[in-house]
Amino acid sequence: MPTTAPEVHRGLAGVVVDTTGISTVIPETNSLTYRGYPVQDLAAHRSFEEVAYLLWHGELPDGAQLREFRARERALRPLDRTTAELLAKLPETCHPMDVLRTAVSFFGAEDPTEDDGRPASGLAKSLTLLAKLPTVVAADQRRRRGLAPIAPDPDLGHAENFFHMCFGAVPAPEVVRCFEVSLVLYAEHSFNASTFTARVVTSTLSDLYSAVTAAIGALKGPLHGGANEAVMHMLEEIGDPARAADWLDDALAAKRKVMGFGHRVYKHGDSRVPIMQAALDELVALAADPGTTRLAALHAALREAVLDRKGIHPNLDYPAGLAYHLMGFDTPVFTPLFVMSRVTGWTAHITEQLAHNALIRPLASYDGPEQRPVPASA
Ligand SMILES: CC(=O)SCCNC(=O)CCNC(=O)[C@H](O)C(C)(C)COP(=O)(O)OP(=O)(O)OC[C@H]1O[C@@H](n2cnc3c(N)ncnc32)[C@H](O)[C@@H]1OP(=O)(O)O
Ligand SMILES: O=C([O-])CC(=O)C(=O)O
Repeated sequence: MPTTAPEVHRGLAGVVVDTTGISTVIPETNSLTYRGYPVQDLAAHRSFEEVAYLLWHGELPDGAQLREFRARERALRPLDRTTAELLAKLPETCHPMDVLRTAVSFFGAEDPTEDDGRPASGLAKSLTLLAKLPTVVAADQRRRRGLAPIAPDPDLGHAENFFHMCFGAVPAPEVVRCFEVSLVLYAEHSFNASTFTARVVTSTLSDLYSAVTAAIGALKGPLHGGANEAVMHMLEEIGDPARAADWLDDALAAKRKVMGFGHRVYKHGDSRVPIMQAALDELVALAADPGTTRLAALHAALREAVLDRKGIHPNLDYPAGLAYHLMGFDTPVFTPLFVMSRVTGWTAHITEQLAHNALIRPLASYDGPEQRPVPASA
């Protein structure tokens, strides 16, 4: 019996699958709010810890709440010996995102309350991840450089402590601030692919660590978070500002995607880019060396060329990728830096999904072979 083929929404483009009270992206006005607050105001005036609290609790913390939150985060930073030894045994050929994914999976295996879906225990687990993931990322980068890990310093704020664990020193306040701005901007972005992944896993009533492990897998891909790393590889491949336009023409002719450009939701520019670009410009001015000036010129030349040839704007990964390079991080660590921030958004969504859960299970339009008899085996 002939039936009308259902409308297919490949990639779920334009499909509204649920409500959320955590953040909203309004492409028409180029705005993004977390719990109602414009992200540019949060980036300018609030710390990443305050933004994490806002995403999880729905309101910014008062002084006492922030002091308590900070104290808890600082106490949770160290890794236990078993975790540290397990991570140190992973092959150095694996990507730092694989290390992070394994770490979260292992935290889940170690946590006896893993299957407890209560919001309070979800928040405790979320804070544990917020506190411990930077320790994992820093130790992994140092191991790959042949260096011993540096223990977290409870006297330092979240961003400062991360630099301390990576490099044994805290850089100029402008550098720390630029990093903190990137953490605030990366924290949350509605139903992006990795957050949606976390919500799909949660919708089966699976545990928080499983959802975050899956989300890390989704973020790793170069069409999503992996693009910040890919931006740096691309800039290195181009090498010279004078080559940007010709490189782009060749890349487009070969149907390559230009990393750090385009967006599923924003078609006229990513609301976060001007803030991140301004922070990046400060880093460039601070460095004031010919190598940095040249990289910044190449970055600007490619941005102009992409806009000119394709009318496509950069997304957050474009300025963030170069900023992370200038801060001294190794390129494969860029997407783990994104995870350190986005874990706040993922876990806020996990809590929200559990509060109004419906199993996420879409339909598909079948286009395989007609029903046929199974042939006798040979
Ligand atoms: C934090 C984040 O996750 S932001 C996203 C990070 N990802 C990237 O930077 C990777 C590069 N960008 C892309 O691949 C895409 O822009 C995506 C995946 C982010 C969004 O893609 P979609 O919404 O599915 O748009 P789609 O890929 O269909 O692009 C529409 C058109 O613009 C073109 N286009 C979009 N982005 C790019 C790009 N970066 N380079 C070249 N062309 C592009 C497509 O080729 C397509 O052209 P066509 O209509 O002639 O075929
Ligand atoms: O929203 C998206 O599709 C991707 C993105 O920018 C993000 O996750 O920050």
